[in-house]
Amino acid sequence: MENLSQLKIGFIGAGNMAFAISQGILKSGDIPPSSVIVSAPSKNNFARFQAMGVAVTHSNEEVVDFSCLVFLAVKPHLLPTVINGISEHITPQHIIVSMAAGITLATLEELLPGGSRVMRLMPNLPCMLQEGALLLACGTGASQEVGALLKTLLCSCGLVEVGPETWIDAHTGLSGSGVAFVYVFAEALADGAVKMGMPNTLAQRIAAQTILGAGRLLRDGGKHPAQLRAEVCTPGGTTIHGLHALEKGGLRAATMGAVEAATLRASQLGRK
Ligand SMILES: NC(=O)C1=CN([C@@H]2O[C@H](COP(=O)(O)OP(=O)(O)OC[C@H]3O[C@@H](n4cnc5c(N)ncnc54)[C@H](O)[C@@H]3O)[C@@H](O)[C@H]2O)C=CC1
Ligand SMILES: O=C(O)[C@@H]1CCC=N1
Repeated sequence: MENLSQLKIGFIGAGNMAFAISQGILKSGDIPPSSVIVSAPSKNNFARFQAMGVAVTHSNEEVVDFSCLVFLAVKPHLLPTVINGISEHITPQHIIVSMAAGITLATLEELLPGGSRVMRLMPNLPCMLQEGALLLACGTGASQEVGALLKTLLCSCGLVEVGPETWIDAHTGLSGSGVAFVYVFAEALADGAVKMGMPNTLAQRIAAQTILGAGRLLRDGGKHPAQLRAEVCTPGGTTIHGLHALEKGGLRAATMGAVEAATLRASQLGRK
């Protein structure tokens, strides 16, 4: 099995997610930048990879030839064309990891050479700060050992869970897309303070810190969110009045609906 420190890693697609994961991996210090390569048709996105010391190329085949572990980091609709272009270069030694929303392991296995070691990954943007939430699912050709290797590598990007593929679309709604839902909440939180007279930049900074602090306490404090919420609510106080306004606005239903809609869209993207 591949040794982490000697692993050669390639990204096909040089966009936001390839950048976030490569940053997370390189920050761990386990992988030198010289072991990483990234490809894209245009050089528009190359500068931030080059700044990390990562090699760049316009050739997807070159990425496959260089790497043992290949992340497919293009938009879902481009996957068939991209895989078609690299298929002849894929060997049984390669580990292919798709992060494309919706695209199933069955589709990937159909597109790739028979017996390929393939996995699905659903990451999110905070991988770049090593605070991502990632879910991995193994294809039929990927052994538990391969799953364990990937998990070890990706731990530098944040929380990594390995689970059945049936969870991936829900994880996409919860966390891949969920990051954007939190940003909308952050904007709205700050806008509320702006409405009440606070300068915008200060309100944005305080909203960000409020979400970070609440998130860390929730993740690390070992308490259920309902318990933490109760600890903030003084009877007859400010918080319960604010919460009443949130409930009247349907925040919970809207949030559940957002996760549901994103999950359903992911499974729709996966339908052929
Ligand atoms: N952005 C996010 O927060 C998340 C994205 N994803 C998934 O990650 C994948 C990539 O998404 P983003 O990074 O956001 O997209 P992006 O648009 O930022 O990056 C896509 C990259 O692919 C490149 N590309 C286009 N055609 C190509 C080709 N034929 N060969 C090689 N590269 C090509 C583009 O030049 C660009 O660099 C998608 O499948 C998406 O579903 C998953 C989780 C979160
Ligand atoms: O919006 C999308 O389709 C991608 C997948 C999860 C986050 N961004």
